[in-house]
Amino acid sequence: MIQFEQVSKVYPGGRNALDNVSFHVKPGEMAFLTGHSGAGKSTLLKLITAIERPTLGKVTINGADVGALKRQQVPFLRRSIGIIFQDHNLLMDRSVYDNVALPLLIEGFAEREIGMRVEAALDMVGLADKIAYSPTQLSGGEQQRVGIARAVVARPALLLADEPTGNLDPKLSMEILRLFETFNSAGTTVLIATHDLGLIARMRYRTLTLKQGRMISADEVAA
Ligand SMILES: Nc1ncnc2c1ncn2[C@@H]1O[C@H](COP(=O)(O)OP(=O)(O)OP(=O)(O)O)[C@@H](O)[C@H]1O
Repeated sequence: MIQFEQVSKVYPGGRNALDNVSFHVKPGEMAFLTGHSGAGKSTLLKLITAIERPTLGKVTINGADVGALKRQQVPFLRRSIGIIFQDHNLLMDRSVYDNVALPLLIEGFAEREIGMRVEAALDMVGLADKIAYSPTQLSGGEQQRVGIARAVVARPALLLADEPTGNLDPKLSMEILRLFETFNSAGTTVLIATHDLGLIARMRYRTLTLKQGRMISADEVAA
């Protein structure tokens, strides 16, 4: 699902943000991506979503060679990826419904189909009763779950999360991770970038570790 082959990324005027990185996340796998601030986690996620292109090496996502994609092909790649941000990037002047519906509106889905899918996604994250609320009326944990509903509403094959529990306490963080596990059990590939080593230690998933742009471990967790 995610394949990096000897990938390096050098930003203009910068040093190597990623240095000869190789790893493979298989379809249906759930894995963590970790490393200190500046280690290259965000850059790695940007290469997966074609926000950035590799300077050297090859990035293959869901069969597509990201470095070789034409501009007009990028939206097709992004359709297969759901992204969750630390600060959830919700539209605060729109309802929960509108926020979750957004990816489907962009896709041109019919209104009836949008309604059904938004309800199903909110149900999965336990917020069916908050559909008409404004995000401003929700707690931080609930806002994050709206962000997750929006990321999964188009049923992506791959779910990426960038510090999804950064602003949450340990109990809420665990709840969010349990949600990721639910989507993973249903077949979605999940990659979660996080600083939270405590959280990783409590879960038995593979951890990809970056240090100053190099992948220092990509081991399988022993069964
Ligand atoms: N657009 C850019 N232009 C130049 N250098 C950049 C750019 N984006 C990131 N970098 C540099 O690349 C390196 C890796 O940054 P990156 O944001 O990928 O790290 P990170 O592990 O996500 O850090 P954090 O956890 O703090 O978000 C850093 O040295 C950073 O300064």
